Amino acid sequence: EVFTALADLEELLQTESSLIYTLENYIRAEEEKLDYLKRYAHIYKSQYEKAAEDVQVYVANPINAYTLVKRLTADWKEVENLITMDLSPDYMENITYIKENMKFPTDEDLNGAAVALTRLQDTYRLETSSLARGELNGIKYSSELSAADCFELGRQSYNNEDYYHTQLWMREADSRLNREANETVGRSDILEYLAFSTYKQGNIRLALDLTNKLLEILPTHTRALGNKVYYEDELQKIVEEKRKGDDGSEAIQNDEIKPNDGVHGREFYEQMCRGEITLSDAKLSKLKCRYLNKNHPFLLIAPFKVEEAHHKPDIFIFHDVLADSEIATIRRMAQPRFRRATVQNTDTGELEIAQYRISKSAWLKEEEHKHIADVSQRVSDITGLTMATAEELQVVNYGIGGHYEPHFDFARKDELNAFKSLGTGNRIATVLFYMTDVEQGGATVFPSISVTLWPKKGAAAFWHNLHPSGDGDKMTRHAACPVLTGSKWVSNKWIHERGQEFLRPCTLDRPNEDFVA
Ligand SMILES: O=C(O)CCC(=O)C(=O)O
Ligand SMILES: [Fe+2]
Repeated sequence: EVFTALADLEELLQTESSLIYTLENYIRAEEEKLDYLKRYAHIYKSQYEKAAEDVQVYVANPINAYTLVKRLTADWKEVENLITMDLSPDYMENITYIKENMKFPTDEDLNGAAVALTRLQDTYRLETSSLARGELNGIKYSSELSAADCFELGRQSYNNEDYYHTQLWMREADSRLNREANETVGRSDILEYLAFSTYKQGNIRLALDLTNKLLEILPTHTRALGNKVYYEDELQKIVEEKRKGDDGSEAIQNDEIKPNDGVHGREFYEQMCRGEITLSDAKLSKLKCRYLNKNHPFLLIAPFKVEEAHHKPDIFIFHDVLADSEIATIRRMAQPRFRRATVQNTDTGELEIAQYRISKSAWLKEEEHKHIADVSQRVSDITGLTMATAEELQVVNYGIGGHYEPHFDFARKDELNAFKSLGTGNRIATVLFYMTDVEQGGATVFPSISVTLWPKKGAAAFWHNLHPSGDGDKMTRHAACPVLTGSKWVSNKWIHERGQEFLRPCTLDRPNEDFVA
């Protein structure tokens, strides 16, 4: 699939350019063919008109007699040849070649891109109408969506049984249609989806009104007729039950049931992504910004500018740790190897793709390029930890709405097989490199401690995932918020326990676990 990484989407533009070229050539060929036919039609017509002035005189002329016969034999064969000449196979062959040899999105991509858009809509509280105007947070980025574009978003949501977004986008399609001179979609189609999703959202009365509207346009629409009867029956039942005094069965008259509501911490997480939650002033005032020097507990070679983002658990931001040339190398090497990022199924231990982690990633080895080795050495210098047991560098690119929902980087006790094959213990620490600035969205957030990190090209975040005892630090639960605009590239260097024994002596102190992760 291509929608999961922005890098792949860029290639789609090359595909589009080839398709445009083929399409224009095809149109030109068809136009040439039509021009020939028009010329024939013109000759036929002018000769016929001349003959019609006086039919007897015309046919009495031997030359006319000859040309008439010729026109209807040899010439007409040409016309028939032209009419039946099918130009499409050649061009279809070209199109098939492009589809097979260039990057081409699938129906799943369309669905993924639509879901991503609705995710952004929820997370960043974007108005459907302003999105349709091509605006993101009040900034106009792209051209407007047509009624048909909105309709397709609604249809994709419908296919995912997401009736909340179906309603939002079908309503938008309907209001856009009112303003379209050349209608891009049929109102009856919109009304049918809108009525059914409204019913699914619990508003039977409105669903009935919409169905009646649809029947005004298409009085014999079979499904609408059936639904009308059904909705009327349902409403009747409600009236009767009310009369019986049983008001407990009142239908939900709420057409704005938002998905995900009630899921633990979802709202808070989204608030963090929007940048609405910040550390308290008291906590902020304790954090420092300074240069790492020889007195710092971290082993040190270069004086990196370090910022404390949180204290207990400690989260540090190192600025300007990656050079632009290193970032370029990492991106260039990773791009051709990108695969959809996977997550470990906690029950089976198998790696699988998931809606909650949408990005593309690749792994780079130190021995593949000096820059990769340099980066690894730098991580060791900054953190004072050994890289001997660290994982390879994981490079990640997020596409439209790409994200990674709240998670821990360490393996929990109940997780089957996690890191077992590595034989290096758990992920003691994470270094997260930011390889791009992100225009809007795409923060790394730690909901349990109200920390939001905004991507800054060349910077790296560092934290320990484990307490000195080896237990996971639940406060380090974090997420990559959906990217709203821009391209987000990051790299992860996960450092493991094995080999750190003398570098970070463990203690048996148990952490204070009196909070909910
Ligand atoms: O991209 C980010 O901001 C965080 C990524 C992350 O948490 C991960 O890959 O484990
Ligand atoms: Fe993570």
